[in-house]
Amino acid sequence: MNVLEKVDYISDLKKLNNSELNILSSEIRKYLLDNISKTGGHLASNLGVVELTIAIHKVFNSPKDKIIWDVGHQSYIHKILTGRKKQLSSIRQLDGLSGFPKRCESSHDTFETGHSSTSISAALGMAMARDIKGEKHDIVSIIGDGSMTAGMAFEALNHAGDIKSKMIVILNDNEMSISENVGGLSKYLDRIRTAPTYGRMKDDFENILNSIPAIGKTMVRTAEKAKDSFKYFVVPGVLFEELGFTYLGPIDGHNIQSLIKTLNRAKRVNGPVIVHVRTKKGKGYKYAEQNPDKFHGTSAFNLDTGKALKKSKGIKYSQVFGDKLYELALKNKSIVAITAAMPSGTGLEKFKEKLPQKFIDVGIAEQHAVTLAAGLASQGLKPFFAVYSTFLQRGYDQIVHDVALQNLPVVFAIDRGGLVGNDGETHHGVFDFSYLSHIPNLIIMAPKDKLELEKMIEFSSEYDKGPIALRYPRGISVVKNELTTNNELILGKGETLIEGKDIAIISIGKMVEISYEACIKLNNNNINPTLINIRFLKPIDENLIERLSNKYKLIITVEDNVINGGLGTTVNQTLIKSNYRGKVLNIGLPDRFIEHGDTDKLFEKYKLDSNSIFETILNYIK
Ligand SMILES: Cc1ncc(C[n+]2csc(CCOP(=O)(O)OP(=O)(O)O)c2C)c(N)n1
Ligand SMILES: CC(=O)[C@@H](O)[C@H](O)COP(=O)(O)O
Ligand SMILES: [Mg+2]
Repeated sequence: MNVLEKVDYISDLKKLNNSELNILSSEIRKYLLDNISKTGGHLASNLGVVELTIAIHKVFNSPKDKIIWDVGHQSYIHKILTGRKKQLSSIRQLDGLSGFPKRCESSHDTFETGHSSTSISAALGMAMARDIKGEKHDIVSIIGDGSMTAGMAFEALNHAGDIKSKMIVILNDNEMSISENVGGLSKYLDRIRTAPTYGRMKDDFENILNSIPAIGKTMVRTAEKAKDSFKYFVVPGVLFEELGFTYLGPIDGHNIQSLIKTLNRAKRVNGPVIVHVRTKKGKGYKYAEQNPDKFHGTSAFNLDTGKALKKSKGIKYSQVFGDKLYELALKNKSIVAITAAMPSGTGLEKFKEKLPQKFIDVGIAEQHAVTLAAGLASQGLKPFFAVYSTFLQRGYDQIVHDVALQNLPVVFAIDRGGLVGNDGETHHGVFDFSYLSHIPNLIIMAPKDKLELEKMIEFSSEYDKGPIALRYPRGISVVKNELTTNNELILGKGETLIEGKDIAIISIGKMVEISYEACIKLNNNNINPTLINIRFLKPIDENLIERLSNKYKLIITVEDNVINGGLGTTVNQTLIKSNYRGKVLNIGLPDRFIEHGDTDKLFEKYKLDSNSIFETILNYIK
């Protein structure tokens, strides 16, 4: 680590010569691998942008020049080069570095990301602000080919090409989203990659014409006049050019010297520029190059074998969902599965492989996916849009306007509901109950375990009267025999799991099992709780809640959503309607963004583990 040892800040990097920069890139790769194999994190994307990040910091002067990382999962090298090298071992851990750019971490993190395709809009905003204020600096956004497929990116390109403010968009094209990239743009980039260059084609063309005796020269002149149509066939990046960008590339994103040269050229262009850079996801680590999807976001692994250090016992909710939907789709021909670029994360790999004609990957385009589902449902199909809770936030208006208003039977299979752990603020699914619970026509349910998830998927596949939101958490489903019941799943009905005489606890989803553990502790302290698995947030079981309100002087709600607008708020409103005079305690997440860290640690910190719930209730009663 001879060179990396000397590099703590970009000022150190600026002093290095070409051969030292090349050594630095190898050393950074090794440093990344040593650290991320222990902590886990977004390895493959970072391995792919080592040279690009070095070149960006060599050419531009951050933080005066503004650098924006789209998604931000590939910003680890940027962190290493901007004074956070030694903290890399803490990345994504509670109180450690975030896995995404964070303004509170460094002045070099100019814009926070986590969700994709925001960087061009942000860059244009910054460029316009700079121009209005009469300042002089560069604005650079780095966006992947996957992220470029989203509507927001297109909206921003459309605007930026028109405004003509000076800004640089680096398109990092590794031919991959998390899985294989999809869509027309991806095919277009592929054509650019494989096309001969405009300059060479043009020369060849002119040489052929010139060689034709007598009329050749006239034909060259005619061709010159028709150059625009000629350009359409052969110029790389014409799509971007036509939108108003200067297109540079495609260039080898692992060649630091050519990157530096092209970025310097981009710097001199007075207007919006797109620099098309080709990289290899997972570059330099055999297992990540071979399997970029698996190493996109990885847990800790053995460097020599590429195998995960911890084998998870049990089955993940996502897998339960994917398997069950596949099983149902074999019988119910109207079922269609939709993903927005997350086939593996949502457990749909098997469905994709075995029923490709019923599987739709729209790319990173959640808004489009929701309205597409509405279109499918309007024609009698049964679409299941499997989507992470946090990314469905993108499709809010489409849920209201295109699905719920027309009462179309779309199922939102909302994965990663609740706290997701190490990704942090941008990824926790803690707002879904709140952003959905006020939408008319929408049914909202959450299973206590995988068995109930299967029942709910079956219920959803048969229900044709309107839309359903089915929310489940990240990770493994714990099934407790004591909680396994034969209670039929009836729309809007909860189930009583424990009948006690002192207090009532109403819980939902994953929190049912945790609340059950708290109940055992309460019982050991001579407090006999009733435990309700409410199952449906909407329609809420008003009869059951009224019955509880007549019997108990204390009613407690437990959820892994923010209390505002979630189960707590919904139960409180129901209790007000039934004139409840007793006390209510809402346990859930506070009105603030929750940071990153291991899920268990976050549950403890935010007092949602069974011990904390027990103590909170005990203290309240005392
Ligand atoms: C709105 C949104 N949807 C989905 C995701 C999940 N996601 C994170 S990275 C990624 C792939 C991005 O591909 P690309 O931009 O090409 O970057 P690469 O990982 O290839 O470097 C996806 C789908 C997200 N972060 N934001
Ligand atoms: C950066 C991003 O948005 C995804 O890579 C996300 O981190 C995946 O999360 P899971 O690990 O829960 O699939
Ligand atoms: Mg990519």
